[in-house]
Amino acid sequence: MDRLPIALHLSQDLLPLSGAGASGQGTSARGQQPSKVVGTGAGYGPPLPADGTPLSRLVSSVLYIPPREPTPAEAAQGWQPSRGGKTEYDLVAIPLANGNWQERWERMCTITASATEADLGAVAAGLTQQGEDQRIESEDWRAGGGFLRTEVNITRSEESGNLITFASDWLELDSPVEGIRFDAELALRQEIAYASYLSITTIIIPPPKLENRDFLADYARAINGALASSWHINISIRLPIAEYTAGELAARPGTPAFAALTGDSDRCETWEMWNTLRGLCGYSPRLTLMLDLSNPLPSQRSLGRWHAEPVRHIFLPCSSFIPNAKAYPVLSKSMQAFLKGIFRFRPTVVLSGTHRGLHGAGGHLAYAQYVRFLYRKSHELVPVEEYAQGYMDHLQQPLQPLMDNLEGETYEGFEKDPIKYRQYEEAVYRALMDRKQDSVTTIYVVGAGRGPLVAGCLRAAERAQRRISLTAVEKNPSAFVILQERSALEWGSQVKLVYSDMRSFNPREKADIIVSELLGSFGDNELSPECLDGVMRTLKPDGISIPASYTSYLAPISTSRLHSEVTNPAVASASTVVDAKPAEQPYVVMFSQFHMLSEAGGRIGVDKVQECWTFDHPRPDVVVDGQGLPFTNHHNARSAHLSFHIPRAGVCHGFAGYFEAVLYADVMLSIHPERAAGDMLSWFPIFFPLAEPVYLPANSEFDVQIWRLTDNTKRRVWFEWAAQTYLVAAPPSIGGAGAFDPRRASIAGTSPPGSVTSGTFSNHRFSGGSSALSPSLDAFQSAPSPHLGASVSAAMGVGGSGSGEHARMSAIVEEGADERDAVRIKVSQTRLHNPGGKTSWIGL
Ligand SMILES: C[S@@+](CC[C@H](N)C(=O)[O-])C[C@H]1O[C@@H](n2cnc3c(N)ncnc32)[C@H](O)[C@@H]1O
Repeated sequence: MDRLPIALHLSQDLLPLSGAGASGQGTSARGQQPSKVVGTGAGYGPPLPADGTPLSRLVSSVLYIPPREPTPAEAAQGWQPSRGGKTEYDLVAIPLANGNWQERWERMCTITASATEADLGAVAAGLTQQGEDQRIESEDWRAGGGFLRTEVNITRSEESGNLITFASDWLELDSPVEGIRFDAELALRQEIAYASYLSITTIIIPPPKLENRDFLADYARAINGALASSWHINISIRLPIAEYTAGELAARPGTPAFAALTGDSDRCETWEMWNTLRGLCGYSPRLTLMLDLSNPLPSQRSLGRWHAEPVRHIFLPCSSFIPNAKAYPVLSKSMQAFLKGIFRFRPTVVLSGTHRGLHGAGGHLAYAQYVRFLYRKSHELVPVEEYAQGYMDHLQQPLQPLMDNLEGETYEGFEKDPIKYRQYEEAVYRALMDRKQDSVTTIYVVGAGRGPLVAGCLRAAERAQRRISLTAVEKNPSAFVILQERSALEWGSQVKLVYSDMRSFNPREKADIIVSELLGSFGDNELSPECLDGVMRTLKPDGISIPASYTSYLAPISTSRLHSEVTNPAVASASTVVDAKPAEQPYVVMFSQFHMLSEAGGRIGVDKVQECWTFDHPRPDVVVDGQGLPFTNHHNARSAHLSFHIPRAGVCHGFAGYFEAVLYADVMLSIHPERAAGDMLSWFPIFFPLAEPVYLPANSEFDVQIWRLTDNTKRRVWFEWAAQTYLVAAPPSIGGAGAFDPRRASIAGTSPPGSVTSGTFSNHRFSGGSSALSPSLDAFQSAPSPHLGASVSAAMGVGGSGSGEHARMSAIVEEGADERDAVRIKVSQTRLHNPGGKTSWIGL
């Protein structure tokens, strides 16, 4: 387990006086005396005191315990010298610049912004010399001025190694005053340039203000410019996890009165600001979050969305701790649960105010010790998490075991799965038990790989006390060598080996049971349907296939990390970019930093994770030729039209796909997130990304279409996907609408799904046509998200393709008029991804 990085926040009053760096002037707030300057350092830069600068000495005193000789009294008791070592802290967090800088900036910049017109007129007319001097000073600075040495807390890069630095917290990039905004941006650029010069890698920036949200775009533009001004610096926005009104805070957090006032409301205002900001900054991977936990946590339900965000730092003031029975500082249950989730991403925790003595016991180190204790507790991983540690949020190309021959390492990975082979053995055992005791059962294991399912069949037969005739078929020549090895050393004549593609395997005898494992993360995406179609002619008419069926599932998710990975070219250096991974192909990925946006229920009572389609084997209805092979592959095309209930505002970056397989009777394999056994290692979920993130307002409905398509001539299978967002509102008073049938409501912008494939194969939550009402938003009665408080149109435009104007917004309205009366107003849609399988396909 890696050590959780913990930083101690030191406010300005705890820092050495500015300008004390190397000249020996001033004393530190902790009373350290300036050092004597010796030599000239390494010959570069200004001379360096032998025992470091006041700042570096202060940092050292926070991070290290010096070695110590025992006092005479201790020595008399036999104490050994202590060797010293690390403290609980790994880093120190300080402001980059100090009050002198703020004073000068205010003198230079706020004069022009806040002066009355008369003042400015007087200055312009040269009536006051002082005003004129200030104007010249400001213009000089705007032309490219920098810091004075007395304005910064850090003066040399030797000091910056263990530091997290805060940009000035008075920078108002979203000020309603235009002049202040522009000058604050110049100041920010100056701070970033200086931090960059000092080789500081991350700078923490004060957040936009809720009351200035009309200027959020100005703030975002300034941040985007700051990111572009340095190619390596990371910007972390210090964002409060929730904002409360003065009235709410007056009711005192933690009291029933406070709970009654705040209730279960979704405090998503600060997240909404973040979502706008990072959207306008193009999901830069260098833009991250410092979540400030100074305010009380909102309800558990609104916290999940932060798990999908790039939270790199947590700001945790001591005032957020509560005393336990022995007066030690601890955190509330809800805070513990939240941190436990966030600790998976190993953020740096910045503790603040530890010297204030807010808690009676434990001293100033008790806070860090407690955080470390929580981190250790949160790291008790289940086996699948342990195994997946190195793969978390790592995008992988899905395997193509039909077109490619798998590597030995890949087989080894499969074979570590503690659940899969146990389930297969159980399925074969149960199938054998259902057969006559004196019969000999012919079993073909097709796609045998290195033989774990063959071994499972042998064990099952022994357990069931049934005789079997077992054949293993494999087309990978290297895996076939291992099968021969196992046959020679373990199985002997019990197992016949056939080196063949199962689609051209021609045994003399037909099988009672065909066992295969050709399943992908989405069930059919490794072409199990096509392979099994090709081998079913070798199964007796009453024979069985293990698996008997498999079903694919989908859910919309938020995962800004994967979105930036898919859409942002990784910057290798200032002049080199690495190719972005396209957003038009599915990936296999163990999701870690993600959040599922859908919930069960809603207006039409849908599932959180929804079923797309199922494949059954064997399938008697397939039209086959003289050799028993299907004429075409069209019977394996599928389409699903799903409608998800989105209770809380969020931003969708794509879909998580899962599968569930019935092996035999009730013996299952499942990676369905609500039903999986949890320890299966063979399959991570699949991810269908969206090229553009889609903003989903609270209480919206998100319709998703996904297709599995096939093309006989090119012998390929591929997936296409698209989605639309709808607001749901009470019906207009015009009345007269017919009874609402979700299956009759139209999916705006897409052709009726029935025309894509036969209805028997499709899962259509909304299919068929219905008449559209007039495109008006009059029916829309409640603001779907708090952010809409400012302006409905602005929020709708964020992150999605909603139009900017409330009244004139082009919207497609669907009607309904039963007990779930509603009209659906379409507010955005994605493009069709991977049309014609142009970017990604699976070869037959
Ligand atoms: C996912 S692996 C499973 C291997 C093994 N059964 C196991 O469970 O560990 C699928 C195996 O099927 C083989 N395979 C895929 N398509 C095949 C085909 N058309 N004919 C024969 N073998 C095939 C692959 O080479 C691979 O060894």
